[in-house]
Amino acid sequence: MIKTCIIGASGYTGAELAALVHGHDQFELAALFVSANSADAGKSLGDIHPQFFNRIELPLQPIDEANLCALAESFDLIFLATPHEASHKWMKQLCSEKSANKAVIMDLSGAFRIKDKHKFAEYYGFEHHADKLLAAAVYGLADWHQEQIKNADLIAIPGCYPTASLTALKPLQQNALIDTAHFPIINAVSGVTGAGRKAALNSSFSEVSLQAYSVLGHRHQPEIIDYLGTDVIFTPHLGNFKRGILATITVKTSANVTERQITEAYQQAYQDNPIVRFRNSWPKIDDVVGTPYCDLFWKLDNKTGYLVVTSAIDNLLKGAASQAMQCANLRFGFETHAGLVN
Ligand SMILES: NC(=O)C1=CN([C@@H]2O[C@H](COP(=O)(O)OP(=O)(O)OC[C@H]3O[C@@H](n4cnc5c(N)ncnc54)[C@H](OP(=O)(O)O)[C@@H]3O)[C@@H](O)[C@H]2O)C=CC1
Ligand SMILES: CC(=O)N[C@@H](CCC(=O)OP(=O)(O)O)C(=O)O
Repeated sequence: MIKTCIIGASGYTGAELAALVHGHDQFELAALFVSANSADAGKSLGDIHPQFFNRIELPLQPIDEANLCALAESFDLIFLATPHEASHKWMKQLCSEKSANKAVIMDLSGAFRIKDKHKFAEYYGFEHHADKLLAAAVYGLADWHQEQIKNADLIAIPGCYPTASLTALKPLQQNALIDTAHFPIINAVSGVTGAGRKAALNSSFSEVSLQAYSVLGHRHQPEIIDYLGTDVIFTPHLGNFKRGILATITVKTSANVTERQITEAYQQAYQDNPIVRFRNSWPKIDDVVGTPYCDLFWKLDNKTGYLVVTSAIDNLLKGAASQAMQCANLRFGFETHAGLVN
């Protein structure tokens, strides 16, 4: 059994991870942690997230920030479901070269995704101080970077919007089907859990109404561009529902691209992949919420050469926890979808 712990386990993605690890027959859910001064320290996961009441009764332990090296030596696998700043601050100790048997780290935050330190500071609002680890981190886009993930000790799990967007766009980019003179336009709507569990005015019940935000400045735009290899315009929206992301993407295709070429590009990318589903109608968020799937559907306008692709995921699962589990499966030699789909 792979001895596993979760740091940030009281949060939305941490709790989803706890459920996935608990239900996996190759991973042992050995400990759950929150920050040193957390108001939730000492409670059980079921107290905070009652859907786990009487199912996962492990206590939420306050992390010992001074002794993270020892923590990394006690586990085979550590999931960090923590804010970017906390992951960034703790990573050097967790990955210390002094540690003998180091845990593999899966970081759900954005702290180790963008390789360019200047771009990182511009979009995250703080300087990156872990050059070596930033260079070594592998981007955990599980359906694409399988070989790198299998050999990595630090895996940066992609953001939720990049997961939905890259899953839809990469097969087109890889097959030179995008007319890059026209940037793909990504309009995506997320449920409110995307903003995390902490109370904030702009994500409170009476305030949320469908609205664009961080227009032309969201940190996921450079993340998508870096891992797609072409520019995009990305506009996120907050919707008044709990979970799920629907990304509607408009792409100008290269000259004379046919419907058949597009279908073949998607089939070649995902034909043996049970996580990415080709739909025969436009997916709804409700179709994927609570599942690890990414649902795709597309239509080409032969007159103009514009293609519209829709990609739907659960932001907490395929956009975070279940993609992290796919990476853990790959890293420890199991089928990528083990414990996720039968
Ligand atoms: N929500 C989503 O859809 C997605 C989130 N992510 C990323 O995953 C990470 C976790 O997200 P999510 O579960 O939504 O976040 P939550 O806000 O719901 O949970 C954050 C967790 O981190 C703990 N924590 C530890 N250290 C700190 C700290 N210094 N400040 C605040 N909290 C801390 C919190 O508990 P406590 O403060 O009590 O210790 C809590 O358990 C984030 O980096 C997020 O950007 C990625 C993809 C999708
Ligand atoms: C609705 C909402 O607020 N969503 C979050 C994205 C969540 C995510 O993917 O997280 P990372 O921060 O790990 O990239 C946002 O726009 O900041």
